[in-house]
Amino acid sequence: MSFLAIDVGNTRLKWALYDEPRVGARLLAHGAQFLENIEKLGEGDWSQLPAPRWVLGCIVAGDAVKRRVEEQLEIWDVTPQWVVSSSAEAGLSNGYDHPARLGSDRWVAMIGARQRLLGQGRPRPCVVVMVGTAVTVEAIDTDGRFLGGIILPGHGIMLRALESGTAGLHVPTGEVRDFPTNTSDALTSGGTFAIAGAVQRMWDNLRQHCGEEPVCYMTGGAGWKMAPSMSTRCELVESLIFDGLLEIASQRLQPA
Ligand SMILES: Nc1ncnc2c1ncn2[C@@H]1O[C@H](COP(=O)(O)OP(=O)(O)O)[C@@H](O)[C@H]1O
Ligand SMILES: CC(C)(COP(=O)(O)O)[C@@H](O)C(=O)NCCC(=O)O
Ligand SMILES: [K+]
Repeated sequence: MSFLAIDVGNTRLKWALYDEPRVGARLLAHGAQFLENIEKLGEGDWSQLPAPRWVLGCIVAGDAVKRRVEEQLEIWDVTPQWVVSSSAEAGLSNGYDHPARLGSDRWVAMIGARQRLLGQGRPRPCVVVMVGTAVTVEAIDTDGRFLGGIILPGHGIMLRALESGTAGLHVPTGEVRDFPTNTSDALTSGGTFAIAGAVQRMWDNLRQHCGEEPVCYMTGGAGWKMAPSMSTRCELVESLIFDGLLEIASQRLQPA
């Protein structure tokens, strides 16, 4: 039973087709499309695929985008299911004041992270970093309780905010430097250090809270850009959201 996993963020739709809806399934095909190009999926990338039997996704991009995605999915005889963050799922409990208001991408990535962590040995505290349009940094304790997390602007939003709020900051992308000596490097390094510093702070908070060094996983379209500049040891796992969607699918398939 083939399984299509979809992750719709504020910049891009990412998708992955698996041969089965279970952890460890074989990846048959995958891709990404900017939101402005969603209309190309049905007659483009997706037209080549075998019809999925089950479509499960997370979406934070709003209802108009959701309708456009669902329109493309009409090439197949399948109704997509969208994950809603809940108070508990797949071994994770949700400490958010209003669990359903937590971005479903954050929830699904944490489920993927928790599963990966348990697969690697004994339970430990875990920090989950997602570097997309926005950046999120989540804290999960040893027992699998999501304690809370932070949201900050991603690289692009930080730069655009500075460009629009000043007269002299319209410059090309620079390099990350310890001690930047030009405007381009100062901006690029500033954004990178803001994210790395936020992760360090959350890692410290969680270590303090749990009395043990957390594991840190990082994902998202711009994760690879951040990886060389992290001050905490962080494993880059591109597939964290898809891993989470597979885990949720596996668990939902099991008879109660
Ligand atoms: N090939 C790429 N095309 C566009 N953006 C990319 C690419 N690789 C990395 N990025 C960066 O990743 C960010 C988007 O990541 P993504 O995880 O798709 O975000 P979202 O989940 O919010 O849609 C962009 O802001 C951009 O900085
Ligand atoms: C924080 C987010 C904007 C991140 O979106 P992304 O960068 O993945 O496009 C998204 O998860 C969201 O809209 N969350 C809802 C609010 C919350 O999680 O508290
Ligand atoms: K995302």
